[in-house]
Amino acid sequence: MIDLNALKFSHRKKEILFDNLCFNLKSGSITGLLGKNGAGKTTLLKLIAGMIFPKDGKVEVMGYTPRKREPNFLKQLYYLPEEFYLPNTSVKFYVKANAVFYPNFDHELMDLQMQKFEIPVDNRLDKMSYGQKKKFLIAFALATKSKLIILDEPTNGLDIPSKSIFRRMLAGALSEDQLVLISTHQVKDVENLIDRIMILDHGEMIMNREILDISEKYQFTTVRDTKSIEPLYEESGPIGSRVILPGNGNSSPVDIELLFNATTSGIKLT
Ligand SMILES: Nc1ncnc2c1ncn2[C@@H]1O[C@H](COP(=O)(O)OP(=O)(O)OP(=O)(O)O)[C@@H](O)[C@H]1O
Repeated sequence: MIDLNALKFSHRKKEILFDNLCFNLKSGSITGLLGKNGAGKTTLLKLIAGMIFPKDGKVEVMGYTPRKREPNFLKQLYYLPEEFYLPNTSVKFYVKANAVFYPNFDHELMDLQMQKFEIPVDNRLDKMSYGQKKKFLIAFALATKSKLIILDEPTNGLDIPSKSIFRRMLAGALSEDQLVLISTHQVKDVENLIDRIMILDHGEMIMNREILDISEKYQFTTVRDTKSIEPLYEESGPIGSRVILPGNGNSSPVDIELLFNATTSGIKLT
C-alpha cells in the first residue's frame, strides 16, 4: 500500500531530513510510527499524504503518486493532523457536508462512535473542548472507512478513559484492506493496539517489524538482578531491572517503551 524508495527530503533552507529513506507497508495492520520529538514523523506523514513533495526518490501510495492529489487517491485517504481547525458549524452539518467526499462513509458507525466518546451531538464544533474536537475527528476518520487512515498524535488531548475507548474502537472498526498509520511520541499510548512498529530516528527508519515477530524473538521482563543473565538491554528501576532477553521459544508481550528505548539508544535487535 505504501512504497517509499530512495526518498530525499529537506524543509526549505534546512539540512537534509530524509536521505535515501526506503520502506514499504502492506494493508491489514495498525502500524505505530514512533519517534522522538523532531524525528520527522509528521513530515513523513505529510509526504505520504501528498501535502509536501519529495526532493527526489519515489513515494507511491495505493498505486498513486501522492503529490498529484488525484481525486481517486484522496477519497481513499483520511489524514488527521496533529493541529486542526474545525469551523463554526454543528456536528450534524459538518458530517453531512464532509461525508460526501468518502464513498464508503458509514453514518451508523459515526453515530455509534460519537456515543461511545460521549460527544455532544447538538453542540457546535467550535464550542467544544480540544479533547472533544479530537474525539470527534477520530470518530469521523474511522467512519470514512478509508483504505489509508493517518492519525498524527491521535491520543494527545484525550483523557485516560477516552484513550482506552480509542484503542477498542480502532481495533473493532477496521478491515483487512485498510491500513491505519498512527504517529506518536507517547509510546505507551499505542501498547496493545498496534500490530506493526516503525521507529524513525534522525530521519532513518531504524525498525519496521511486526509485533508478533518481536514477541517471538525476545522476552520482555522484570528481574531483581541481572547477575545470572545477559540481557540485550536493561533499564534499572526501584524494584529491579526491566530487561530484553533473547526469546525462549514462547511469545512474550512486547514492552513497547523498552523496545523503543533500546532501539533508539543504538541496540540492534535483529
Ligand atoms: N515547516 C517546516 N519548516 C522547516 N522545518 C520544519 C518544518 N516542519 C518541521 N520542520 C523540522 O523538521 C524536523 C522534523 O519535524 P517533524 O514535525 O516532522 O517531527 P516529529 O517527529 O513529527 O516531531 P514531534 O513528535 O515533535 O511532533 C524538525 O527538525 C523540525 O524542526
